[in-house]
Amino acid sequence: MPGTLSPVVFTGPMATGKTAVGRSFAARRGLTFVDTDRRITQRHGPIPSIFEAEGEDGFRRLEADVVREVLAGGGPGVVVSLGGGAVLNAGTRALLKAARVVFLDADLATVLPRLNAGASRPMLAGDAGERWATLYEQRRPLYLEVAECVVDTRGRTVRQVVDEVERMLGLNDSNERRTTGHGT
Ligand SMILES: Nc1ncnc2c1ncn2[C@@H]1O[C@H](COP(=O)(O)OP(=O)(O)O)[C@@H](O)[C@H]1O
Ligand SMILES: O=C(O)C1=C[C@@H](OP(=O)(O)O)[C@@H](O)[C@H](O)C1
Ligand SMILES: [Mg+2]
Repeated sequence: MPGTLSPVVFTGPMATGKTAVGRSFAARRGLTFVDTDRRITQRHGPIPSIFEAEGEDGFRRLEADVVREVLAGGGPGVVVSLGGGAVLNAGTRALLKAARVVFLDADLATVLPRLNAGASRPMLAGDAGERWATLYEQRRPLYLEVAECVVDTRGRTVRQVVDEVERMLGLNDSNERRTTGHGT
């Protein structure tokens, strides 16, 4: 079971805020932030181009490699935001057992305004809302399988989600003061 010093990893469906919340959580806590999609893009080019050239399977292979690399080199000082489909890979799910995984949950009404055009997310090609809902149903069991906790992001700002993540992981300030003995 992962301890409090394990890397923190954000998973969940597209546009629930994994990238935004991960970045904000890491900044607040002075930790290193890695977004696996960004790492893939830096190395292999835009995600839509990867899908065009190599298909979803090709993208998933690159994604699994990057996730493995980030988690292996990670340690306690790293915060990782995954792409929404990373949990499809069984090897990735196994590796996530050593991390503190947070499932950022939302519903279609919340994310719909954020699914603009869908061009940057090939998995949402066609009717983006319908696709999102279908993928949500398919993947929800996998998010639940890997997650230590589920944070409902509906009606919350990014800052409020980060507050809730800290609370759920037992990382809020009052807890730190208690455990480190520096409280007043
Ligand atoms: N809780 C939130 N409230 C309002 N906007 C949000 C929230 N979380 C994320 N966003 C915005 O929604 C968009 C998608 O967020 P992003 O972090 O890229 O999601 P993901 O990485 O899960 O696909 C971004 O423009 C982001 O700023
Ligand atoms: O759910 C998916 O299959 C995907 C989610 C995207 O990341 P976000 O969840 O950060 O949008 C990105 O990895 C790619 O477009 C595929
Ligand atoms: Mg993201």
